[in-house]
Parts: sequence; C-alpha cells; structure tokens
Amino acid sequence: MDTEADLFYRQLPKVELHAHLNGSVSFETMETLIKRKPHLIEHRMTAILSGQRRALHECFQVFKVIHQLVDSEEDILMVAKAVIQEFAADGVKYLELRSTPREVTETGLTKQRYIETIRQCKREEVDIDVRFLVAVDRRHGPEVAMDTVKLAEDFLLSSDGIVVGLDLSGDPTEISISLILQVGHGKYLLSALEKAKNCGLKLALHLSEVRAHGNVCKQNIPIEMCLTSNVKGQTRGHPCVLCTDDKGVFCTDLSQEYQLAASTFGLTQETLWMLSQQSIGYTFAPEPIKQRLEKKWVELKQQILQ
Ligand SMILES: CNc1ncnc2c1ncn2[C@@H]1O[C@H](COP(=O)(O)O)[C@@H](O)[C@H]1O
Ligand SMILES: [Zn+2]
Repeated sequence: MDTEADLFYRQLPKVELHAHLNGSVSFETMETLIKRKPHLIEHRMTAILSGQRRALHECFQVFKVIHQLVDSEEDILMVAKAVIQEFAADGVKYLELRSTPREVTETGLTKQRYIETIRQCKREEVDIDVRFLVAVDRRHGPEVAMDTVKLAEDFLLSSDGIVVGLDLSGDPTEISISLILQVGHGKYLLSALEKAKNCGLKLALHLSEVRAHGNVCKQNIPIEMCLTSNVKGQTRGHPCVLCTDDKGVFCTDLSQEYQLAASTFGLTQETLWMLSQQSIGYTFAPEPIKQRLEKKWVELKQQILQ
C-alpha cells in the first residue's frame, strides 16, 4: 500500500522523455510473454529476466532475451499497450517512447509494421499523451541507419504527429563513439543524422554512457549535478529532466526516480513540482500540446500541492 509520501510522487504529474519500449516491459508482462512462448525460455533466461542489479553489459543480454519474446505485431501491440498503461498509472501525462524497429521473417514482422503497430496502440480512455521516437541501433551501421531515417521520415509526414523524432542508441560497450565518429563508418552515420534533422525529425542521442566522455573519466573530472540550483536558479543551470530509461530492466518507475532525487538532494515538493513542470519545455511536442500540458499542471497543482 502507498504511504502518503509515495502517493505524492505518484500523483505528481510527470513527463517521461526517455523510455526504451522493450526495456520498459514490466515483469508481469514478461511473465505473460514467457507463458506464450515457453519453448524459448531456458532456466538461465528466467534468471536473467528476474535479476535485480545489473552491470551495463548484462542489460544488453536482457534486451536480447526480450527481443526473442517480442517478435510479432501481436507481441508489440500487447507490450506497448501495457507499457503505456503502466506509465499512465504512475502519473505520467506525457510519454515519449523510443524503440528500434525490427524485421522478423518467421512472424512476417516488418520494420514498417513495427512502427505502425506502436503508432496505433494508444487508447483514448487513458489520460496520457504518447509520442514516438524511431530508434537507430548504432551497431547496425550506416546503411540501416539511413534506411531507418527514411522510414521515420515517411511516418513523420503521415502519422498525425505521433512520430516526432529519431533516437540513436545501442550497446555502448560493443562500439565506442570514437569509432562512430571516425571518417568512414561515422561519416555515413552522421549523414543519416543530418538527413533526419533536415527533414524535421527531432534528435535524441545516446553519447555518454561509456567512452564518449573519455577525458572526463580519465581525468576523474566530476560531473556537476546541481539539481536544486538548476531548478530554482535557472540562471546558468543546465536543463535537467528525470527519466527511467528502461523501467523494466532496472526495476524502477518515474515516481521512484523523483523520490530518489528528492531524498538524495533534499528537494521539497514545490521544487519537485517545478522540476516536472519544466520538463514540459523539453518535450518534442508541438507548441499547442505543451500549452495543454502546462494548463493541466496548473489545474492539478491546486489539488495536489497543499
Ligand atoms: C542502458 N542504456 C542504454 N544505452 C544504449 N542503448 C540502450 C540503453 N537502454 C536501451 N537501449 C537500446 O534500446 C533497445 C531496447 O529497446 P527497443 O528494442 O529499442 O524498444 C536496446 O537493444 C538498445 O538498443
Ligand atoms: Zn537510453
């Protein structure tokens, strides 16, 4: 049962800007998937799926298992609906989901149907605005990247504003950013990103998990996180948005992340409110949607913040 404090975090209206679809699959949904495909799952895999703490490279093992479990239109629809429902139940009012379109010959899944299925899965009765970023797995190289950008562009032009951008992700322990940026490999990847930008797709890039800030690591330069100052001061603070990344894989939710920030940095409810409200400004949504969200935050504030 929720304590009063837990309730505040769940009621706090939130914006989730960084959630990978398959990393967000909850343990309950995973169990349903396993029941549907028991032949796929060995004992070892169940152990991986239920693990609590994981090193980064282990997370990518988990994704491989999830990808085997989610390999048809039917699976994607089920998973996406459940993930959206869970974020809504956690008080998320605006969600940007990202996912890497896959092609699976055995089930007839195409990359286009993959995106189309996610685009269609929002149910009207759930109070959450969902947008979608098409993800490029940086390990798959420049040709795939360019094809994915073209696909994303088609959807941008024809998807009633649901597809808003492009994400660049993929296991950073397998490929370093310096390799991506090298002439040759990187030149083409960069041109795919450039094309995406030019056609109006918003870009979200994974750059700093392992080696991108090699100098920062080597010289042990601290990363300054001044949450309170960034939120309250706003003078030269760097924008800061709390996100879950992979709520299923990391066994968390956005309310928990807010709670963690609050206890770590001693933030008041008023500051947390500002933190969540400010993230509206960092969404990839068009202006009218941002205004609608702002209005919602103002209305809810009277009810929730005493
Ligand atoms: C932990 N930090 C991370 N760093 C980089 N990429 C990540 C990631 N977490 C997830 N992904 C990317 O998202 C995919 C799973 O969701 P989708 O199949 O796309 O929905 C992973 O295979 C990886 O490419
Ligand atoms: Zn991520």
